[in-house]
Amino acid sequence: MPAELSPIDMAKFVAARRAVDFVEDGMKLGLGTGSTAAWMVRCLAERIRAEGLRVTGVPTSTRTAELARDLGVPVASLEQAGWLDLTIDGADEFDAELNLIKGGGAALLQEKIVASASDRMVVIADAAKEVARLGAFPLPVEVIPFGWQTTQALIEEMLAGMDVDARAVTLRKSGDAPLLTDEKNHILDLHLKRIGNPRQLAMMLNQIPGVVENGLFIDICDAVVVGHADGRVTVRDLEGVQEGRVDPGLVRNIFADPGN
Ligand SMILES: O=C[C@H](O)[C@H](O)[C@H](O)COP(=O)(O)O
Repeated sequence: MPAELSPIDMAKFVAARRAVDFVEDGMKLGLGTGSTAAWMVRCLAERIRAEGLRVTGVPTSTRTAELARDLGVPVASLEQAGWLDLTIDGADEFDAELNLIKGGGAALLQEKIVASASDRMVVIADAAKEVARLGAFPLPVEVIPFGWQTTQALIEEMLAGMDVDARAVTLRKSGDAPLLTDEKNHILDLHLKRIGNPRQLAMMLNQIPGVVENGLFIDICDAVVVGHADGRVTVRDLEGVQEGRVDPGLVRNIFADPGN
């Protein structure tokens, strides 16, 4: 186990540990991507080890698939699993209506497909991800490489008529080359500062030729679990907020197995 977790990692662990309580024996689960989702995979592996929990996980990226396999979480493709009971994933931003920006780790396409194929999507996050208005985090849009410059120009033209505070669009790079997603597409990041109407923007983006998917998750998330470094945890859904606590010391169990 690392000597001491940073407060942000502890908050992510606390959120992940609480969300994994929603998992029941026999469930088919969507496994999200990113640093917070990685905590969820670790917590899930620990429950599998400690309780003999039986689950099938559908990873939303090659990174998550690798981590799950390494930790002994059984994985299947979405095609093999079919409909899922629950997806647990991170987010870059969430608002009071539980709408999200996702894709900071370039996994938005698979994440949206998997979340949409689930009875329930639960987001895990630290408190810094909560915003009054979506848009401070650059909005990722996955585009096919063919003619991506034209797709970018069409997005810029569309943004001219939208209620946003900024309109810069940049191609995400990995080193000097355009980043390639798991599906071998590129990511355009939309620097909007504030999105006035996320629902409308999500629909408009997906009408542009060359756009595969955008990182706005509208009406997909059912609950957000927010963790704090001191162990406090809040579970928020559209009905209300539930306060709780996770013992931060439980993080030791995660690292009890040398495999972790
Ligand atoms: O593409 C990546 C995903 O949408 C992540 O879930 C999101 O970027 C949050 O990642 P993290 O938990 O590392 O902040």
